[in-house]
Amino acid sequence: MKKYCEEEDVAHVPYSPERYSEETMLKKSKDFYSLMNQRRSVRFISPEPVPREVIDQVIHTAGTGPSGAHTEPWTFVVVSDPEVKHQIRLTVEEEEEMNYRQRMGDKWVQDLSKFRTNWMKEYLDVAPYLILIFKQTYGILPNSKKKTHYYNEISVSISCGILLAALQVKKKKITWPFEK
Ligand SMILES: NC(=O)C1=CN([C@@H]2O[C@H](COP(=O)(O)OP(=O)(O)OC[C@H]3O[C@@H](n4cnc5c(N)ncnc54)[C@H](OP(=O)(O)O)[C@@H]3O)[C@@H](O)[C@H]2O)C=CC1
Ligand SMILES: N[C@@H](Cc1ccc(O)c(Br)c1)C(=O)O
Repeated sequence: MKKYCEEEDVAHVPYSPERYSEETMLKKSKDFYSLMNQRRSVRFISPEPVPREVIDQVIHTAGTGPSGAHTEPWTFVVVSDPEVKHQIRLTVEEEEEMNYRQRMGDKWVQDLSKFRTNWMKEYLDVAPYLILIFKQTYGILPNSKKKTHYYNEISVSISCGILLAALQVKKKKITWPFEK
């Protein structure tokens, strides 16, 4: 019986990570903390254009994340078309209104009141790009059978964290929160 192995002809590349002195490690870890500590969750987004290459590059970085059995169970979709962004906003707002009014419950809504969040997401029209992140709960093998994506939820979550870190290269705010 033929077995499917997507990487059977891939050459072995020896792993040779760069090593740093203790002094360099400390400096690099402080610099990285300083960069990450500037991150904020905001709901006011600049319409200023961002080079598309930068968006592609941060997504490449997100794709370096670890995943169950290296299945890479994520799909990143970049949207810039104003009409598509607007349709996404309408869909998200419809769902979020139901969340706030029915699904979340009084305590959750009360807990969020100090953040003054609500279901209105006008920044989804304003941001030059939306990055939609999809979790692939399974893949499809060349023989059309299902391929198991182990730990797909946590793998995608880790990848989102790396995406957020990579987005810190920006000059102006790009957007978190991701909308559920
Ligand atoms: N749409 C959704 O479903 C969801 C949305 N969210 C959003 O994400 C938010 C939480 O994300 P998070 O990134 O933690 O929030 P913040 O942007 O508030 O915090 C990020 C960092 O900024 C620091 N910080 C925040 N405000 C100040 C300030 N005024 N001065 C100095 N430092 C500050 C915090 O410091 P410190 O740690 O010291 O407080 C923290 O390290 C929620 O409030 C919500 O709006 C989260 C989950 C789901
Ligand atoms: N997803 C909604 C509700 C929400 C908002 C902020 C939060 O920290 C949490 Br937890 C939930 C929204 O984005 O408005």
